Amino acid sequence: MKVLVLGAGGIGGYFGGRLAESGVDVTFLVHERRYKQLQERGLRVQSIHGDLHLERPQLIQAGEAAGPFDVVLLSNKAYTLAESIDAIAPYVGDDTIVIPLLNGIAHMEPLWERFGRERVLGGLCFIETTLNAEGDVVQTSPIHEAVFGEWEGGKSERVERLEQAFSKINGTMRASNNIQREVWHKYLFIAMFSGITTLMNSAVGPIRESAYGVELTRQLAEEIVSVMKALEAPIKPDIVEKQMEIFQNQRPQTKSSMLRDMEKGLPVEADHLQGYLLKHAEQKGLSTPLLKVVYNNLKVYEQKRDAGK
Ligand SMILES: NC(=O)C1=CN([C@@H]2O[C@H](COP(=O)(O)OP(=O)(O)OC[C@H]3O[C@@H](n4cnc5c(N)ncnc54)[C@H](OP(=O)(O)O)[C@@H]3O)[C@@H](O)[C@H]2O)C=CC1
Ligand SMILES: CC(C)(CO)C(=O)C(=O)O
Repeated sequence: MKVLVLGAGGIGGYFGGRLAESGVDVTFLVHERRYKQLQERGLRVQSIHGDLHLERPQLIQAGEAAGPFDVVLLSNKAYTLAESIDAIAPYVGDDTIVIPLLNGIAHMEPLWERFGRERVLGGLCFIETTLNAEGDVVQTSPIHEAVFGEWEGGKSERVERLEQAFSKINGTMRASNNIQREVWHKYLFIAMFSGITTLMNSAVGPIRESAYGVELTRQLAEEIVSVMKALEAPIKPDIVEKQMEIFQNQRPQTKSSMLRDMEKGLPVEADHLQGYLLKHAEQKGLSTPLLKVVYNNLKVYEQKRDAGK
């Protein structure tokens, strides 16, 4: 099984590294700076599940001859989606399967448009990972799970083949019978979790202990669910309770990747996550005041970042 991983950041570096460690033939498609860094240092993962050092990861830059690949794992941020689609296009053949691991849902449409619905599976991941100053992947909490499946549901022969090929990794890469629902549920969680942690500028512990932290988090979840319902997303009726349970069960020091990115002064996926929901809330005439505050906070951050402040 030949796998191309677009990006070797927190997610791509982790799951790509774990796949390579388990014996899967993995190539990373990376930008020039990352290419040089990985050539010099190798791919290093520091993880509570065991460290990993691939001395010579297989690397390419966009346009280099390579492949054909059975699978392309997309692990870019949403704000480089258009460029990333162009970069993987030459490596997506008739039988190649594209699996996006991005948070959110807005990336699905452009992927379907470019590659056809039959080549694109649904995907998501639960993990807390980031790159340190040296470019090493640092993975910090117990969960390290990626999920994928046929968008229209059920388990196909190709998905079972993938699950089998990925079954030896240190971590979980599992197939889902209902990936659409799982992607929407993860979207709900991350829009809420990244929203509240960036708004409060805090890991989850102090938010839960503050006077209105839990109440506001629930209000945000309910506003998001109202939009998702208006979009006829296949979410479960009791999903707010379930997501609040997950929120309550996070380790106190857990942060969203969006908050970590803000702490490093990096761009954020505000339009992709909260902005997409707000756009639809406005079209449907829904009132989502807290979601608006969350989004506005992120847009102020972006403005200041663009102005170098
Ligand atoms: N980190 C986490 O804990 C989690 C993240 N997610 C989601 O996963 C996605 C990826 O996040 P994360 O891994 O943290 O992001 P990172 O910023 O750590 O990694 C993205 C990587 O993709 C590379 N990249 C982007 N576009 C291209 C391209 N066109 N060609 C080559 N390389 C490219 C970037 O390279 P360069 O920097 O060189 O430009 C970067 O190394 C996001 O949607 C995020 O919301 C989901 C669950 C948890
Ligand atoms: C909340 C978390 C860590 C769960 O995977 C995540 O998806 C993110 O921060 O992007």
